[in-house]
Amino acid sequence: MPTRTVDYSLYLVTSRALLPPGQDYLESLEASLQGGVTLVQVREKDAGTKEFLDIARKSKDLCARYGVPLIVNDRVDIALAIEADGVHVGQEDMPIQIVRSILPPGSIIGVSCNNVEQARQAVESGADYIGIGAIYPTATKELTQPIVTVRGVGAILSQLDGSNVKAVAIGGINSTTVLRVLHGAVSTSCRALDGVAVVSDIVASDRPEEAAGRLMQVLRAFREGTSSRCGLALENRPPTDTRKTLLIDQIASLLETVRSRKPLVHQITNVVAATQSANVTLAWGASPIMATAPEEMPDLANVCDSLLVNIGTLRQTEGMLIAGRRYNATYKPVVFDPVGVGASQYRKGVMNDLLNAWAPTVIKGNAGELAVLAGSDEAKSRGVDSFGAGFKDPASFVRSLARKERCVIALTGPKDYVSDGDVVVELSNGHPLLGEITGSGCIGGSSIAAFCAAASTDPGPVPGRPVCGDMLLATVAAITSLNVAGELAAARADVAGPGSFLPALIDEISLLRPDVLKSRLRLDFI
Ligand SMILES: Cc1ncc(COP(=O)(O)OP(=O)(O)O)c(N)n1
Ligand SMILES: Cc1ncsc1CCOP(=O)(O)O
Repeated sequence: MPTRTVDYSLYLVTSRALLPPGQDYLESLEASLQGGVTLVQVREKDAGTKEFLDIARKSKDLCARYGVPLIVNDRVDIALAIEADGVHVGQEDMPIQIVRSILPPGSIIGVSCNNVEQARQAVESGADYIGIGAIYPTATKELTQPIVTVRGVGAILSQLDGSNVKAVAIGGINSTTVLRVLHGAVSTSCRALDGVAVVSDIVASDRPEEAAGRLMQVLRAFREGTSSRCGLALENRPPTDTRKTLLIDQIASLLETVRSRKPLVHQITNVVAATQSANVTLAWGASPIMATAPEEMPDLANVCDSLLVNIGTLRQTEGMLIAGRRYNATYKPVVFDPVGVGASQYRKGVMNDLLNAWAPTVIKGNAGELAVLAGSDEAKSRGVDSFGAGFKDPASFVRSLARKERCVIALTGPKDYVSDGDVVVELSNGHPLLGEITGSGCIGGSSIAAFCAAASTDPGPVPGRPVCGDMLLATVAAITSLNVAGELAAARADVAGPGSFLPALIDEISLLRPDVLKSRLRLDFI
């Protein structure tokens, strides 16, 4: 075990083949070190032994001047010859125990891992760190193993629980993807990455110092973000008895904020519910724009305040993929409604593709839909509806799914459950007529997107979170306000059934007063 502390934050893996024309290797390496690289690996796939030795020695001397450890890729002999700080091996290279027996005590030994079993073995064989990858496709290396994806990292990290083995992610990481990787790659026990390993984003840059600096800024902001109030978790929560009163006040106040901020809510939704979703959005005081063309996503992400992606009548998914990425890039809330995801393998595949491409802020679904997302058979779907008794312990279900997906989860049903992975709020308002109109879940998604937009706050110059603001509160406020409006609509003398209920619901949403909302709210912290 190394006695020193190694900073894995920004791990540069070199590649002379990727240097821009005219760029000198050592100058590029020095600029990267000045940009904040904290660990370096010399990786020379095409160099002969003599050349590799020369490059490794010069790299080691340079890194030593910056107090940064140097690791050698694959070649234990070269590491020994230059007194490197360690070696990185792949699954087909020399086994870790043998590397350890050859290198001096305290050497850093890392191994590439593509799956849970390889991580388990890495821990067993005494690795100091694992390189998890490839996270995304990359042109830097011909990949022989499946792409891990951001959502695949958590299970691998879970293997490190109880050990001191560190973890970095590698493959396709750059200043655009790094926040998604850091935020999404966390185990359910909250084990996060210790850093990211990067080749082309730094090495192929004309300005490696700036490239490294940009990555380092996001890494720092992410670490600060996890301990600030900006983000998922409601920190500094007051004691339980006063929390409920505070939450009710905050819900009523957010209803007014939606009306005063008038957020622009971009909705990619299904053809069945599109009109009523747009009308409900207007009734809350927000503005809807229903747009699906991939070509207009960049423009819309710049001007809109939040995005809803609803897969109810899937036709083409390119716009959904681009939109989510753009809204992530502009730090705006993305609400995902996996309508009827249990109906076909195609929908399930699309859901996975979308969630691997971007970070949802909130995922809302009925028991059948969320069971598919969680890989649980506790609840079943029939078309877009859920059937059966649902989850035995819905509160624990939403809490653990929110931890796994790293976002707010809203489970809708006779009672609704909302969690950010920490707090769970049970919502008991509503009326059976809401279940008798088509698209009541879809208008719930539109409402959440409007309230999230109103609750989102300025992420600052270097955001460490995909979205800032209290998204748990926004989700609770949207669902429970809609349910209260449903109760008020159902009680009207002019409502005779589902047909007259829908227009009455839209009226009651637009008329809902904060004091009435407060007086009717039925919710509890679980
Ligand atoms: C930090 C880190 N992680 C993974 C790798 C990949 O190593 P390997 O699987 O041995 O493939 P090559 O680098 O040898 O092509 C790495 N080098 N560094
Ligand atoms: C060496 C390696 N191992 C897995 S992916 C990869 C290359 C990563 O390169 P880049 O950071 O340019 O995507």
